[in-house]
Amino acid sequence: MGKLVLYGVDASPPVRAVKLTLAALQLPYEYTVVNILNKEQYSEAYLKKNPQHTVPLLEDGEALIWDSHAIIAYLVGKYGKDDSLYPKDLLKRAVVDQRLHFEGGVVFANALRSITKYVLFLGKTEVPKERIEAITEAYDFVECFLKDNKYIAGDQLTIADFSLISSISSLVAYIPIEATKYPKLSAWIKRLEQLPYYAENAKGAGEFAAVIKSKKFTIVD
Ligand SMILES: N[C@@H](CCC(=O)N[C@@H](CS)C(=O)NCC(=O)O)C(=O)O
Repeated sequence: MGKLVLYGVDASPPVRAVKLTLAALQLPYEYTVVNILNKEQYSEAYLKKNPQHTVPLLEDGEALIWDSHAIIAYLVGKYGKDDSLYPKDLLKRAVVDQRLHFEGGVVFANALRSITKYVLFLGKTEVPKERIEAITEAYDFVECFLKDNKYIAGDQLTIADFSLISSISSLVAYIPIEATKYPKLSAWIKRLEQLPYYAENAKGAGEFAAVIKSKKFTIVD
């Protein structure tokens, strides 16, 4: 096994999805902080490794892999003792893949990143209402996915849970999740909070929330 190096920062949801996967697989790794608030992802050395300048980035010996979804699927395939976190059964895998794409496109890109770009990176004090609606729409979908399921892709824990909890636990900095409105979603969050290695996600989500709460903004039509 080559040395695993994870590049990232704890406030970043996709970095935390990778950390949860590494912890679930009990894999040792080195963690190199790339502070995107200080634009460290644009250093020449980092751009050489990841021209898309995103975190997380995983180095496995000579190999460089980015995008959390690609990384977590790779880690289970390469180092998992079994396939339970990312089933080889094609139909089960298709459900996990759907949830992973949903996280990347709908929850992270459409809900979390677009509002965070306004508030944090563009320093706007007025956020259009549709940015908030994108968050509640994401919650509605997740509630629906959990209708008959204990975990996000069925009756067992998978990497889709790690991916989605990383961004959902960050979205609550904008819109808290009410147990009465979202009973399944609330129970799922509580279930994941019981994981023995969950604390690191909680810590990073707390750091994300602290940065967002330090910004003043109002919602406008
Ligand atoms: N879909 C990607 C998203 C990665 C991403 O956008 N990460 C953000 C931090 S949460 C980032 O690196 N932003 C800095 C940049 O794009 O320059 C993944 O899951 O890894």
